[in-house]
Amino acid sequence: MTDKLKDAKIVFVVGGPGSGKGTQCEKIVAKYGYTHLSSGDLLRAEVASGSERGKQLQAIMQKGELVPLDTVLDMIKEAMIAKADVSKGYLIDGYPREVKQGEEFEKKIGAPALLLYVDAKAETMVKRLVKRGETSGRADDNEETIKKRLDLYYKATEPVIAYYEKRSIVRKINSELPVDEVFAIVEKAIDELK
Ligand SMILES: Nc1nc2c(ncn2[C@@H]2O[C@H](COP(=O)(O)OP(=O)(O)OP(=O)(O)O)[C@@H](O)[C@H]2O)c(=O)[nH]1
Ligand SMILES: O=c1ccn([C@@H]2O[C@H](COP(=O)(O)OP(=O)(O)O)[C@@H](O)[C@H]2O)c(=O)[nH]1
Ligand SMILES: [Mg+2]
Repeated sequence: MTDKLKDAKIVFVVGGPGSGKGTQCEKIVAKYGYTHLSSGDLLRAEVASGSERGKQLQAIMQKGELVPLDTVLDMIKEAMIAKADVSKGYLIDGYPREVKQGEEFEKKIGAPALLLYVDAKAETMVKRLVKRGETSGRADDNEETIKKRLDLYYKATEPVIAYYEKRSIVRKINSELPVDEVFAIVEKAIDELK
């Protein structure tokens, strides 16, 4: 475990593609000053840099598959350490994607205090992503890749929620509601942490 991060407050934000993780994280940052680290955003930044590694990542993400676990974990850890002196807490958005990722995170970084499970129906998620795709420029916001992301979510990521439920740190958030109503539920969960 890294010394600099040993007392860090860590919140995992897990939910299907387009469930509203990023939207809620932005609001948490505005109110609580947490550091928001989206695994997808970190990967997209690497792609945008044009590096050789970025090119390999781009190919995987375009197919809606998962990049190797160590790659994402190293990026998250590096970003966390960079903020360790100023951070009030960390929102780890879109991670863990599979139980193994969670186990490795805890070995290398630390244990989460809370898991926000952002939950919407598949139909809702697809609709939101297709709409977002009109303007997002994201290579994976197209119907074919959205379907693969959803399949992988149900297969690999949902077991993550069951895994942390055993430790009673999961708070399920219904993200079918309007954004502000969803945030009111999120606030309660975060306030309980203090
Ligand atoms: N009605 C409604 N729409 C929402 C809500 N949250 C997000 N949206 C919309 O749904 C779309 C996806 O939201 P994001 O926050 O980007 O979702 P995400 O879970 O971060 O998705 P990925 O980046 O694909 O992981 C956006 O275009 C939002 O405007 C919500 O609570 N209610
Ligand atoms: O730990 C991670 C997080 C993201 N990704 C890749 O990055 C893409 C976009 O992730 P993001 O969280 O932005 O979007 P989501 O899949 O939740 O819509 C995913 O489909 C994966 O290909 C990954 O491989 N491992
Ligand atoms: Mg997102």
